Amino acid sequence: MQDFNDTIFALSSGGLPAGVGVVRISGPEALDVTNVLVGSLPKPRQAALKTIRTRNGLVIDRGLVLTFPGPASFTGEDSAEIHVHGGKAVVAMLLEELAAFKGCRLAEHGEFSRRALENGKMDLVEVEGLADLIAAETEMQRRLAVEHTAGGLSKLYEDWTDRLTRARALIEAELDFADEDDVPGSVSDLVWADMVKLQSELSEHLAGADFGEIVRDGLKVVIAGAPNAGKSSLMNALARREVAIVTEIAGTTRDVLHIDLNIEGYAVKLYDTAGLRETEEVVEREGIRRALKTAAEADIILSLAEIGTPAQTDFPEFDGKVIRIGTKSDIHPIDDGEHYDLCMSSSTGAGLAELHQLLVSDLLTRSAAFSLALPSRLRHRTLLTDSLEALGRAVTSTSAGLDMRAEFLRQAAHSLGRITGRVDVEDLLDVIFSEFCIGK
Ligand SMILES: Nc1nc2c(ncn2[C@@H]2O[C@H](COP(=O)(O)OP(=O)(O)OP(=O)(O)O)[C@@H](O)[C@H]2O)c(=O)[nH]1
Ligand SMILES: [K+]
Ligand SMILES: [Mg+2]
Repeated sequence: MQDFNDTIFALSSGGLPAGVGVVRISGPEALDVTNVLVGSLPKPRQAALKTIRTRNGLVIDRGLVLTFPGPASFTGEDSAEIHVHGGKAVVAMLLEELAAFKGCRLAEHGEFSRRALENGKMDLVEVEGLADLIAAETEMQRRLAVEHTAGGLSKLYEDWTDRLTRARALIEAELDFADEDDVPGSVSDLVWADMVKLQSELSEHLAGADFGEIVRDGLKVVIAGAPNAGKSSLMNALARREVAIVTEIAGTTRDVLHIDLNIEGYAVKLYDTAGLRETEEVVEREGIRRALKTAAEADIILSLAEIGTPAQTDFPEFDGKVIRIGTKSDIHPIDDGEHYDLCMSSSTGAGLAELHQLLVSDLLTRSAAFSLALPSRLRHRTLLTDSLEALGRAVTSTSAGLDMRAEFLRQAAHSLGRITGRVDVEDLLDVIFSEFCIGK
């Protein structure tokens, strides 16, 4: 566990050298330490140009200094920023000087955000959104992350938690008055009607988890098919570079190769795999095992076959969408569309635009039903599923006692509370913050 009495600091801007290097300081000593380095503090939240010196009076650099007295800061603690020129030696000297102050140390991964969480500045979903925002490479990843950091999802979960808590309170009140004859039964009816409604809202939301995970992690598209179908050639054509080895020898590809594509702002992960066939050759067999494992985890399989041969449509443990692609249309007459969804040639580029379009419309179809207030992590999915199950038990256990049903409602609220981190999440924090960079 980290020590919150420490004052932490880190270079929060990117790799050096750079135009500017922003060093962030947070904790009880942040303002004092900054004061020593820059002579006098500027007004809170106002930038001032200062000379930054070591305690021996040596000039480190000149730069902008800002202070954010707590709790009105990112972390909720007293914080400061020193903007120096982004030279390696400049930043190194400043960090070294900071480390020499008593109670000051370099921040760990995500420690600024962790303090913000501990001080109630952000909840867990917002913190995860922030990590995603920093990692976002495509427009849709950015939009999803912004939705999460801005509290869109948290608001939804908190409203639901409140509804569950209110329902429980009403039911418990009814339990307390159960002996008295004049309590109308209709309160309970209203509560359960609302819980049934909540059940369908929750399951609708949970149905968006698949798409949320696709937006965050990328649509997994796997190229599969017989040896020499032209899989690696297609991979190279889509990557516009020679990622995979292409030869006329059947069984060239063994390892699973992967590239990232950006299609209409969506992240797409494209995998090239070993050609599927019966073989005794040890290395090729392992390649095929990996190919089938990758295919099983795909969102979409591009099943390639040289025009004139059948495209495989069934893959073990895969029930997603298969697009049948006839290859080498430059040397074969194009099929009438019965055997393939699309014919193409990596040599001439024919059909590549149609393939791109097929992927675009697949993504648009998947996205059509959803706003971007989507669950996007396995953690969300698991807890939402738990919550929905408990709610289901509360709603359907009509023969159980009201106290039992109220307990199920409490469990449903508890699982939702774990998503935003309102309750009982100490065990999750190390995992969540380990994916952050230092300085955030
Ligand atoms: N004429 C023509 N030849 C192609 C085309 N695409 C691939 N080839 C040729 O087909 C052969 C096999 O291509 P690859 O891309 O290695 O096929 P693969 O499916 O990856 O093969 P394995 O990795 O061995 O399973 C090579 O000689 C390619 O040059 C195409 O569109 N037209
Ligand atoms: K080949
Ligand atoms: Mg290959």
